[in-house]
Amino acid sequence: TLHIARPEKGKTLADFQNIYNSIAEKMKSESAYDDGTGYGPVLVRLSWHSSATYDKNDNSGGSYGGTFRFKKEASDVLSKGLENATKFLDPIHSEYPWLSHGDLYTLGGVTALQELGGPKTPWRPGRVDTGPETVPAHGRLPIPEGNASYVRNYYDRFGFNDQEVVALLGAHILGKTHLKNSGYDGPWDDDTNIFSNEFFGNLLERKWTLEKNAASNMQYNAKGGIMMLPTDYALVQDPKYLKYVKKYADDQDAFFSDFRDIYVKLLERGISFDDSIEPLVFKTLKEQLK
Ligand code: HEM
Ligand SMILES: Nc1cccc2nccn12
Repeated sequence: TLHIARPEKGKTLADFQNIYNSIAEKMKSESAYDDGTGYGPVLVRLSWHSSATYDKNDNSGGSYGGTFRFKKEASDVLSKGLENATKFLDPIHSEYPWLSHGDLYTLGGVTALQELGGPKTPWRPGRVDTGPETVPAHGRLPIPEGNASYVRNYYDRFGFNDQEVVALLGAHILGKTHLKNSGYDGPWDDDTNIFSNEFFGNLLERKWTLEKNAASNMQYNAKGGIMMLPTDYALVQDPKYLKYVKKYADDQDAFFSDFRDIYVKLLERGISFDDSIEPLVFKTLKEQLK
């Protein structure tokens, strides 16, 4: 499968900054969502799921075709909860119908990441919607029960190495798990909408106990109401992953720049962009206050 980027005709940084601002303003006005967590985390998760169907073996899946708009893809039980993110973005698409869904879902994640204090993340437009026949079959999303070799093998399909996998999973500092969505529960602390390297400090510094949760799934719990999925905890069980967990726990700047790089790589995986077109870097709302 070939995915050639075709940027929306005649649109400039200013046009995309307008969309960024619409999403960011809507995040601000609907900050009560999910008991005050806000929409940022679920928007980041949607950008990940819309890219997580990628397969390097035939270059299929990934963010290009915006196929998460189809029920066939969005109905994957492992995507439960993301209907909140697509419903949040529907009016944004109505306001800017010229923006492809692939660009909408990835721009939503970049906007959320920056508005939650994450790194400045370059973004390129040009994903082109493809039809329902291009929706990959279910089975390409990761399961939370996996161990380290499961995680390593899963991301091999993207061609991501150990360092990239650990950096990418640092996104789990954001938001929370919901029993009604995934059958996992927590964290229950309150600063789950500020992007930081704390996911790694939590993994290393807390005392973790493997417990059965209310949905009879096994998860790692620590005092103070934080939790880890089995796939999260795998990062400290495997010595090769553990090396990078320590690096990022010690160095927030290194985490921010490595997360930015692998997040961009994820959102653009499988797409051929014209390298003469400069990636766009958006201002945050705060940076635009007069
Ligand atoms: C081994 C790979 C991964 C697994 C098994 C996994 C699994 C999960 C699960 C079970 C949840 C809870 C969903 C819910 O109950 O609402 C979740 C939430 C989340 N995931 Fe992941 N995830 C993975 C990788 C990623 C990646 C690569 C990103 C982003 C770069 C990401 C971003 C998020 C975010 C931001 C949330 C919070 C969503 C919210 O608060 O509504 N995850 N993930
Ligand atoms: N916030 C959050 C979301 C998903 C997974 C996860 N593990 C630890 C924290 N966490």
